[in-house]
Amino acid sequence: MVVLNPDHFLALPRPVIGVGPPTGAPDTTTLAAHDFDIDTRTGFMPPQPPLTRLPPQWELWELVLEDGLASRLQLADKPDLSEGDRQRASLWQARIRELPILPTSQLKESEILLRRAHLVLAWLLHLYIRTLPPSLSEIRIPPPITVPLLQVSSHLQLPPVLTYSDDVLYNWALKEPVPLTIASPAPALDNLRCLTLFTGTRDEEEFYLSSARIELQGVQALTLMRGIMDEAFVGDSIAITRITSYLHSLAGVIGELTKLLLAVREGCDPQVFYNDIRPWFRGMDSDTNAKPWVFEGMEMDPTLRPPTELSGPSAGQSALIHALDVFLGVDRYSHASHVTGHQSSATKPSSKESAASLPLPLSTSPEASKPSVAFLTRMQLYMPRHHRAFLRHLSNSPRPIRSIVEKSNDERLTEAYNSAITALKVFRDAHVRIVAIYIVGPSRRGGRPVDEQKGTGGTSAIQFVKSVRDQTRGALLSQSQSSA
Ligand code: HEM
Repeated sequence: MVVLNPDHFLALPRPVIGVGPPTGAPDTTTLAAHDFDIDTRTGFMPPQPPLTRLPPQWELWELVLEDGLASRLQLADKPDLSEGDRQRASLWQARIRELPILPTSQLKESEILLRRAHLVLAWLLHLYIRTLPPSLSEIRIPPPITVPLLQVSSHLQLPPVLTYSDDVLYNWALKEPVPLTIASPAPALDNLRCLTLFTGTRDEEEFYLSSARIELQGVQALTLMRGIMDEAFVGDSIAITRITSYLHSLAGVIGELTKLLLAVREGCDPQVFYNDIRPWFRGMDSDTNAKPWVFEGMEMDPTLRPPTELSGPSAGQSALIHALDVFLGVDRYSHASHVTGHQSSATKPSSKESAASLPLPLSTSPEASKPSVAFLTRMQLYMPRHHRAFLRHLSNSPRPIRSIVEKSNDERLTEAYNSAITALKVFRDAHVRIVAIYIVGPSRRGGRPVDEQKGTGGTSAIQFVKSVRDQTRGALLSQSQSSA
């Protein structure tokens, strides 16, 4: 592949915050702040390990989170909950309600502080909600969480719930720290650990890390996409030969992602995942009992609006997998508005929604309005806004690869394109198996009080992932199409 000269400023990794660029190199920090927040070594993951603790002004949040996690709070609907578990939860909830409402204005000076604040507050929110007695008819979120969480979320343009960025992208540290320099390589896939876990189990950690490893490995896919776009710009016969080769390489990289996905089985037990880990993630939409969440104290800040986008975290919020879809032109199938996972929504795609064109928060009562918007389009609202902007940029490419292939009349190029689509379809075959192993199987075996085959956002999990897989297969081009 033709690569940029290593001295080219675009080829340089982002300068380490606080260290700055090496002598003579331009400072691209400002560019980075306005670009897509994607690093040449770590992709959508930040190049340096995320902040582990907020400064002292917000220490009370950190302490109450630390105590909640250390005291091993249990899910309130756990079948064998003891009286001691109930008392611990109730004492901890009282501490949350008694917290002062900490100001957030200084957090807004730094994206890194805001990210950590979102993580801490969203984790507190889920811990609080999921330890409340199941008999309550509605869930009331107290002002010490409501006010700062809504303020921070509004600033980050994220929903005020736990997202994939909170439990994967910004929830890691190095097991064996290495000195940070401008030239630090990406973290080794086996040198990661998590910062925050609901259960403290290896199963939970491995669940998040399997996604983190996919993100890091996926950098190779992003590099190939960039190479393909550069060649598409040139567009001559040599460029077409190179694109053909890069597409085959892309298929190989997606194959590696599939292996990493399946490797989740080595460290995460399906029964533990289903019974002990997954219920913590439930947002309002995926709540089987569909209890309303009431955010108390909103009147204290007139700029706040009632949040309505309240699904829990999902790897469906991974910008990497969306980028593959968008780049290959699969998204017109997988993001079609009928692919919602809702049984009642089997209508034909009617519009070309994109997350960018949707307001945040959306008006989305769980059952009524969501089915009209593709689940994956909606999940883009849960991504860091720079990543969302990247997907928008990618989808506006003046030379989409699918059109190039369709118009090329080139059999080898079509075959290479199809190999990448097939690899993505195989990734999704594996993902369907994972959902069967981790959700359908344990649900059938019982254990939790209610049937929970619903996914994030209230989708029927297995039905949804199968339909996305089938849509991916539908993106394959026939030879006749390529020569049409
Ligand atoms: C034990 C492991 C996993 C389970 C049980 C699981 C489960 C699910 C479920 C139930 C959905 C449906 C939507 C939702 O409810 O969120 C989903 C969607 C999705 N998951 Fe996973 N997942 C797992 C691991 C992963 C990993 C490691 C990735 C890769 C980063 C991934 C990528 C996706 C994507 C991209 C979607 C959206 C549908 C699609 O594009 O195919 N999942 N997953």
